[in-house]
Amino acid sequence: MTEQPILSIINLKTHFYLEEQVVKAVDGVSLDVYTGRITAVVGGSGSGKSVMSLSVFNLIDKPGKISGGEIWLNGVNLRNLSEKQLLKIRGQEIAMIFQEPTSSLNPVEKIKTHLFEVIRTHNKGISKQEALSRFREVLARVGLRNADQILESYPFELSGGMCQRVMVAMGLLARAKVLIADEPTSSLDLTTQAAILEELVRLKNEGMAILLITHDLGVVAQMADDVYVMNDGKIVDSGTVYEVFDRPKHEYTKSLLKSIF
Ligand SMILES: Nc1ncnc2c1ncn2[C@@H]1O[C@H](COP(=O)(O)OP(=O)(O)OP(=O)(O)O)[C@@H](O)[C@H]1O
Repeated sequence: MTEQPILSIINLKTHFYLEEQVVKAVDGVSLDVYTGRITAVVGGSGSGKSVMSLSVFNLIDKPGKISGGEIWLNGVNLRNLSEKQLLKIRGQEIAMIFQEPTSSLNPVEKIKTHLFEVIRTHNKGISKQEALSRFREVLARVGLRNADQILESYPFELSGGMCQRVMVAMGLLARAKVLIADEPTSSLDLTTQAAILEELVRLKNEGMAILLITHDLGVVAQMADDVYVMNDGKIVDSGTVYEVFDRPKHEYTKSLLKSIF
C-alpha cells in the first residue's frame, strides 16, 4: 500500500507492574490503520487487545504503564502530548466505542448533554437550534429515528444497542477520522449486532479509518480488510484478510481458524 497510515502504532509496550510479577499485556505491538479500511485486531481472551486500544488514549491506570513505543496519529506522536492535548484528540480526531456502551456514557447526563459537549468543542459559536438540527441528522444516520425522545433520555433508559449508536453518532458529530471499536457488539442481540456492523462498513465507505477489536473471526471474515492476530501481548500474524485466512503463518492463527471452519 502506498498510502500513509492515519494511525500507526510502533513497538508499543504496556506492562502491569504487580508486586509478584510484571504482566506484559502489550509487548512490542506494531500496527497500521488506513483511511477507508477496517483493520481488525483479533485474539483470544487476555491476549492484550483491550489494553492496546486503551493505550492509544493513554487510559492505562496504575499499576499499568505504557513503557515504550510510539503512537502516531496523522503525523503526531500522541505519546509526546500532554493530558490536555490528548483530551482534545479523544473523541475529536479519534472516536471510540467500547464493550459496555452504557458505562461509556455519563450516567447522570442526558444524551443531549453528551452531544452538546462534543459539538461545542468543535463549533464554539453554534446556536442551540443549529446544534439540535445536527443532532437529529447524526442520530438519523445511525438509525435512531425518534431523536427528540432520545435526546431527552439518560443512558440507562436506552438499550445497549442504542447507546452504541449514540457513541457512533458522537464520532460523526466530531467528524472523527479514526474510530476505535472495542468489541462493539459483544453485549448486543444478533439483530442489533448486524446493524452496528453494517454502520461500521458504511462509515468506512465514507472514508473513516476503523480499528476493530474483536475475538470473533466470523466478524473479521465478514468485514475486515486488514487483520492482526494477537496472542500473549504480541502480534503473531498479519496481512490482508485474504492473506491471513488463506495462508496463516502462526500456529495460533491456524488453531483460531480451525475453531470456526
Ligand atoms: N489492571 C490490570 N492489572 C493487572 N493485569 C491486567 C490489568 N488489566 C489487564 N491486565 C492483564 O493484561 C492482559 C491483557 O488483557 P486485555 O483485557 O487487554 O485482554 P483482551 O485481549 O482484551 O481480552 P478480552 O477479550 O477478554 O477483553 C491480561 O493478562 C490481563 O490479565
